[in-house]
Amino acid sequence: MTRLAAGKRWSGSASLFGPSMFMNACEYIPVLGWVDYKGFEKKLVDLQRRRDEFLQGLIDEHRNIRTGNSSCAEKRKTMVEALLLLQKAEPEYYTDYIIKGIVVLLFTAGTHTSALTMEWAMSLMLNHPEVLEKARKEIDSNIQPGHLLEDSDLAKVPYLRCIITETLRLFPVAPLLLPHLSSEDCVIEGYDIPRGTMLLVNAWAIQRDPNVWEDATMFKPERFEGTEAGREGFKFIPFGMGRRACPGAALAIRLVGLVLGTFIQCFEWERVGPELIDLEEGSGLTVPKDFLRAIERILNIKQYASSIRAKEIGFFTEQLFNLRPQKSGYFFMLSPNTMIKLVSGNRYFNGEELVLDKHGKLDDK
Ligand code: HEM
Repeated sequence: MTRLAAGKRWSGSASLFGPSMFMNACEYIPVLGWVDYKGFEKKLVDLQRRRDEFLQGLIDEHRNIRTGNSSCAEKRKTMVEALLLLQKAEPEYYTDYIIKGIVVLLFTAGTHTSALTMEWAMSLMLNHPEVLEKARKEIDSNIQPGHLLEDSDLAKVPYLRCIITETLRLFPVAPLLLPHLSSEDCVIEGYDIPRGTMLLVNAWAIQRDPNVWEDATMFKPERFEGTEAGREGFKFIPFGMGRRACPGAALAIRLVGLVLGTFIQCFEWERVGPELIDLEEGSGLTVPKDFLRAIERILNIKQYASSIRAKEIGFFTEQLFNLRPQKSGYFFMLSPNTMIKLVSGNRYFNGEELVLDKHGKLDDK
């Protein structure tokens, strides 16, 4: 097992999006590839070109900010800037090409996973209003009135962390982790596993195993109270384990905590009717909720804070409902402070444009 955990990542098909996200029939019936069946390859080439343009624009924009060619007076240190500084120190390695690769990886691995986890957590809380109420009370009693929750406040709201942990236990968004490859022959549970075998770990099943969890399928954030989340041995592995475990785990927990916490702090929400939110899982490499069905019924938000506050909070909603910012080039999932402009398209904000300044505050003009 140790050898496998230390093994290489399986690289899967030659897709631009990493292993197995889309099925390409040409990989199974090569003859179809000669005629580019369904124009798959052409679409990928086009997508790659557009993505490359977008990313190059992002790098150039940040390079200009750094060299003072931009009108942006204040210089912020964003992720891209940090990479550009590395480029200065090690130009042979940190080429634009490598930087673009890192950015793609972070976008791919970091955004969808976090947004889906938030969505699952919200759905679970809507089905368990007592949990939502407890979280709200915790926030209200530990965060000063009028102070919008910040990530430095998260240590003061441990129950919120329990909610996130329990959500990740029941709905790990990468239920089979990522495929691993055995680097040597080994034996697992009496089975001979030859070198080079693809290994999938079913984290979903482990995390719902009634032999290791009490009330395994029930949503009970309390089970993690007083425990150090993540120190559950090999029975809680939503971020994988070993040296190929998710490097973004700590960031994800903070990000999800900040968004959920702010949502709870600023809004009252409840189900539209007595019917529970459908927790049916969709399909994919990451597990989405069956989104379109769920969104119809998901929220009846009553505005809790002031309207300005509600607008500020709009960009979180934006994330939750998977709508994209119009302005390219900001690591909107990494920090609200780097958010400049968003167009809200969700039905609670009637499509009005939200313009946030560099501190994430609403720009009223
Ligand atoms: C709730 C959010 C997230 C979940 C559940 C999650 C889960 C995972 C899992 C299960 C793996 C594979 C681990 C394995 O196979 O052993 C992984 C890999 C990875 N994750 Fe995350 N992740 C999340 C957020 C993030 C974020 C925010 C980032 C970065 C911004 C990130 C970056 C990565 C990267 C780069 C890898 C590949 C690591 C490697 O191959 O060595 N993830 N993640």
